[in-house]
Amino acid sequence: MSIYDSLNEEQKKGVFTTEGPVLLLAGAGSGKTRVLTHRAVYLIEELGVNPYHILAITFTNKAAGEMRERIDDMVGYGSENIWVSTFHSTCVRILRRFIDHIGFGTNFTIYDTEDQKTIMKDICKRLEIDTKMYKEKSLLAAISSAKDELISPEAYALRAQGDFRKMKEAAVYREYQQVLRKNNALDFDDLIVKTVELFQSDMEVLDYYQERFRYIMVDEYQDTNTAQFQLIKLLAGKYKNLCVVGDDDQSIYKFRGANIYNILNFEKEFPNAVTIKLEQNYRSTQNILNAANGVIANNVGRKAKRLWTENEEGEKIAFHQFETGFDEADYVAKDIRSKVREGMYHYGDCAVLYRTNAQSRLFEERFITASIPYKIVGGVNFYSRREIKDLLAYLKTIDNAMDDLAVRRIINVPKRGIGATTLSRVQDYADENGLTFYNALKMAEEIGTIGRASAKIRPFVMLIQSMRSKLPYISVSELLQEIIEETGYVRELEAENTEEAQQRMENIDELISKAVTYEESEEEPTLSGFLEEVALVADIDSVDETQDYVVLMTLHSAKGLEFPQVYLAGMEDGLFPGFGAICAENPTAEIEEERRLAYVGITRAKERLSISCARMRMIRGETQYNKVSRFVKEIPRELLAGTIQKEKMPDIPKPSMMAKNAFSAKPMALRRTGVPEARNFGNSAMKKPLDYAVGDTVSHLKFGTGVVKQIIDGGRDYEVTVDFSGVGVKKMFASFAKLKKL
Ligand SMILES: Nc1ncnc2c1ncn2[C@@H]1O[C@H](COP(=O)(O)OP(=O)(O)OP(=O)(O)O)[C@@H](O)[C@H]1O
Ligand SMILES: [Mg+2]
Repeated sequence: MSIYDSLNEEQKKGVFTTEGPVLLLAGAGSGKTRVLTHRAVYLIEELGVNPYHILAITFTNKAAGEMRERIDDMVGYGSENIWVSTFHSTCVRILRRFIDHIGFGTNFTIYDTEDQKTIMKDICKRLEIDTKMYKEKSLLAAISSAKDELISPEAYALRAQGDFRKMKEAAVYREYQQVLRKNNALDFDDLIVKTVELFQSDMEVLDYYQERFRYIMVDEYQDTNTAQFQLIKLLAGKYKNLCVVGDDDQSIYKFRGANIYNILNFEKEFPNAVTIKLEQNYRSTQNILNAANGVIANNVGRKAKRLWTENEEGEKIAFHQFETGFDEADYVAKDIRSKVREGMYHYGDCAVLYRTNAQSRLFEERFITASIPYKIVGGVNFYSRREIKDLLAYLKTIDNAMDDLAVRRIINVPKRGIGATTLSRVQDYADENGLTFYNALKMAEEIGTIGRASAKIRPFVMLIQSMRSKLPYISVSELLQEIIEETGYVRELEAENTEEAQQRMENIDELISKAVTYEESEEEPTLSGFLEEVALVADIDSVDETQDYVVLMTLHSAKGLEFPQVYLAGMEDGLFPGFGAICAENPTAEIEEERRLAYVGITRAKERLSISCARMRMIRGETQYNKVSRFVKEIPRELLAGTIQKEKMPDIPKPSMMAKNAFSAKPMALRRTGVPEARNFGNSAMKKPLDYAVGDTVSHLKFGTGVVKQIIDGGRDYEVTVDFSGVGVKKMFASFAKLKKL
């Protein structure tokens, strides 16, 4: 029996139609990737094609790794000569060899986001751009979108005629490209753009690669952008042996310029393309598949298609609504533990999927305490994320400043213009005098070798000292707020206005939630106590290196992967779909994109799917009452085990409970100072009178407008309950919520 016998007729067609363009459009789990891997094997083993002539492109490094593995398992010899890689690494390889044909050196540097920002700051200064009106990050975002569409600076300028803002952007774009060229550098988007440029301007190089890559395959085709499409078109221009596979229902990267018209364009560019549709799903049980079908059917703008499977019906989809996100994480941990114990699954068979990166925190903490090995795929562990490390370094420095590394980490965050030479001289001084780095900083004026640079150090020391003096009066979460305010940390991220910055802000909000939870659970919360508690879970490097681990990741990173047991967590309106989509200018399009993401999530599960949500979720220290996600309600009821309860207004705690109530942030323990009056002083010092009352209409930055339902004097702060028109009832601290009376 050959490996091809296991394919169905349509899949065979995809594998055996090796010559000419092929478009394979099909739903999740129907074997698209399997067609690509078998096709590669067929070309080599049956048609005798040299692996050297095959190029397979996919979306993420993980997907590329899995594809390579699947091919290696089937091909005896030479499979390493196939290029299996992402768009970007394909382009890097090509450019390293030939970019000198378009005026760059082949030893070019690839700029990351930080480098880009530095360059952009310079340019704005030089061109005297008002960076309040034209934020560096949004300028970079505009340039990036232009590059996705292959729009050159000149073309950008032409299109900008009359639009003042766009004309400015065009000027910046031109300058930016010149600086990059001068530095012999490319940014991430340039990797694609320059390869296209190289191919368009140098027929010989193009011909070389067209001859080389006689067989080209592209997975996850629905998420390619215009520039990537051009690249493929050029490469496949001669032999036209191009096979693209994708699923329009899984297009989830519109925000990165993915262009769904590439599917339509394909048939236009390659009019004689063979189109193949697959309808049988081999991955999931009937119940899981029907759930996915039920959800995606609610997208109006889609080609109707319905997947079916011969797999067994399987278990119903477990649905649980918990009181809190903590309970949810606890359940997932226990469920995994018992399944592993019973021998039903290995850890590696289980995946926890969520909408936003910040959600990993609760699971990580729970898994660490339960000794469940886990790995975050396509991301970094919560406590290793840059913004979290920065803020923790501030907290440590304020707490005792004994940790030189922490102090050095934040001395120039935000930029204070303190140079490396100055820092090393401060270090020398510290070493000579047996001081900590921070104590040396405090004495900067006395360090002769650093001269005027001491003036730049002073504000930093003042900041830390002033925060320290507030310690007796404010809670850890308030301290975090102050740090963020004083350093402008979040303001900078807001100004960036990018997906990445958005995620960083969400992570910071999650750290604030962590602090509030800590304050709620401790009798005597202290900053040192908080840092100790964090250290227990933050020290993830010590987790054993093991092959068998639970995978945690965002839904976006889960594309193309599959697991026997999947936990879809945080299925709440407001989180998934997020407020961003619900309150968007054009909610239909955004909700449809979120729904495709839900479809991706559900279809990752092979045998068991567990969906969960929390009634109350703390976000940025505020407790939100969330409804069950509309996507859960779109799953036919008979497929769910567990009931979706009718929504009810949250119980609002009575004022008498407030003294003990979890919501009142406690001031830091007085142990540190021993000043008994401090608590009272602290109370009145922090709380500002409110300029709104019950019944007033107020606005919130994220939730929009709503009516104030209740205000409770929680001692140190007011706790305000607001019914927002878009997102429902939320309870929040007045000092955090920054509500504006309308
Ligand atoms: N003809 C078949 N016989 C048996 N198993 C199959 C067959 N086709 C596909 N499968 C299995 O079904 C699962 C899904 O296949 P694959 O990952 O290729 O689907 P896909 O269409 O690429 O899914 P996605 O849209 O999620 O990327 C895999 O485990 C694969 O091995
Ligand atoms: Mg696939």
